[in-house]
Amino acid sequence: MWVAKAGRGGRARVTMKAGRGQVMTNDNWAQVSEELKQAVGANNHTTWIAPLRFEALVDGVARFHVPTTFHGNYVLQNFGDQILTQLARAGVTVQRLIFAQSASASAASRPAAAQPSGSSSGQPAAPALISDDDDATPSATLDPRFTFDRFVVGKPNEMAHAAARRIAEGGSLGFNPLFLYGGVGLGKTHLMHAIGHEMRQHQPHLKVVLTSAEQFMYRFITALRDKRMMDFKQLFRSVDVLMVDDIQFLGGKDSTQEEFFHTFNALIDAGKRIIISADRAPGAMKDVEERITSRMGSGLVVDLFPTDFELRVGILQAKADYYRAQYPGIVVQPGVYEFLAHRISNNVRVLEGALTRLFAFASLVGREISLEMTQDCLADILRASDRKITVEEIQRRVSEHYNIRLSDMIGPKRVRNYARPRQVAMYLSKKLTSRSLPEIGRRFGGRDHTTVMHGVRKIEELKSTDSQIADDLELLRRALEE
Ligand SMILES: Nc1ncnc2c1ncn2[C@@H]1O[C@H](COP(=O)(O)OP(=O)(O)OP(=O)(O)O)[C@@H](O)[C@H]1O
Repeated sequence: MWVAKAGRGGRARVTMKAGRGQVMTNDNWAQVSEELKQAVGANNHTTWIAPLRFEALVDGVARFHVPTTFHGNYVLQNFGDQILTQLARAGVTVQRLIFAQSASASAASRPAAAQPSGSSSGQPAAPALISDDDDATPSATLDPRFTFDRFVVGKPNEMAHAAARRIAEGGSLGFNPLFLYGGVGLGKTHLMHAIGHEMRQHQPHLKVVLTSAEQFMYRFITALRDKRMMDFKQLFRSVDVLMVDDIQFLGGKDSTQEEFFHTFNALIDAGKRIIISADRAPGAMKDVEERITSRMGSGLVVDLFPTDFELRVGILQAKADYYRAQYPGIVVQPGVYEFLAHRISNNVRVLEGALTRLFAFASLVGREISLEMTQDCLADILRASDRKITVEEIQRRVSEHYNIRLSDMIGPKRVRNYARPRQVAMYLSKKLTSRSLPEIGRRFGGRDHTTVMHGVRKIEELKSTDSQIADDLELLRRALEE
């Protein structure tokens, strides 16, 4: 059953228990917010951080009320990492931040098109949990932005979009499972959430579960530890539709793979639908057993290709329409979208970040978005995009520089010979790419964002005390930027 989760706590005092047994209160948040003032500067703090209202922390997801969706997007893009860092310093481990309007605020101020599908009055507009019991049920928050309406279709993604739509409509399918794969930020997660929204609206009787492979593993380990495996099996095997994001995360996690394999088979045998996403094709998955990859590839396998110029322009126009609905006065001069689509050719997330920043800036200074403003305001993003440095490239260069194997740098060993180069690579990934801390962690063998944060801070410290490290960083940076 789909149950939109009612807003919890209030404005007065909220105390929430995180998945790992931590508690965050309004007072904690007030303190963290105060510390953020130093990190982001007083002006940014007044404009962007002070209006945030902490609502809840559940299963590692911290939710904040924001005055507008735009405000939330801007904070997430520009201060998300700093907020995670300060929370971690305060001893609260948060995996994900969600900024959303509460039901009353969103109903009053949001244009109809921007309402998340399936939201009902009296419930928070976002996020909705697709489960009826937080503690026991594998659940994911549906991102209200990730609907089919807001997914722009072009040649590179038309097949993936059609397959996702087909599943969302229900009825008999000629394929099962659907395996979506493609590079970062190309819309895999967006499509899964869109399926979720559609099903919640049109087939509310179905039990639909959307989870990440990481969350699946976490639940599995917890069930093992608490001796509640029967409950775990029962939960996952009683669903009508199972969607698992980023399945490549299971690489090397043998017991979780085994459990996933059994769940998978049980659901397929029972005629239930499965949708899986990954950053690579089933056959290219590393450290995942062959019997599992071949089973995952036995339905429809669809590749999301890198965006082309036309699709990028389309996405920019669609997103700008959405921003304009919130900030009606803002004018975008001709050529801006084409310029951005030309210069930022990597993932859509970067493109979105660029546009969010442009609109925020234009609304603050009250000017039209011109080519000149675009170049000034996005200088760092444009530079990073020109260089096209990837985390993988950084890892390769750093492992060569320190003469260690790439697998050792990414792997679990903690000896200093590997740990220090790993931290250097994490530091450079943070500085030279637009990846967030959790994204970097994922590329370093699925490490937590707090580990990355620690690594980045460590190198930051050493840079000023250890001349060898400072030289290494300089050499590596120059080599990467060549
Ligand atoms: N075709 C599209 N139309 C509109 N928005 C898109 C499209 N493709 C991607 N996006 C947006 O780009 C961002 C990244 O997309 P998403 O998270 O779905 O990527 P992903 O393929 O799951 O990448 P990752 O593996 O890094 O998580 C999201 O905000 C999403 O809404």
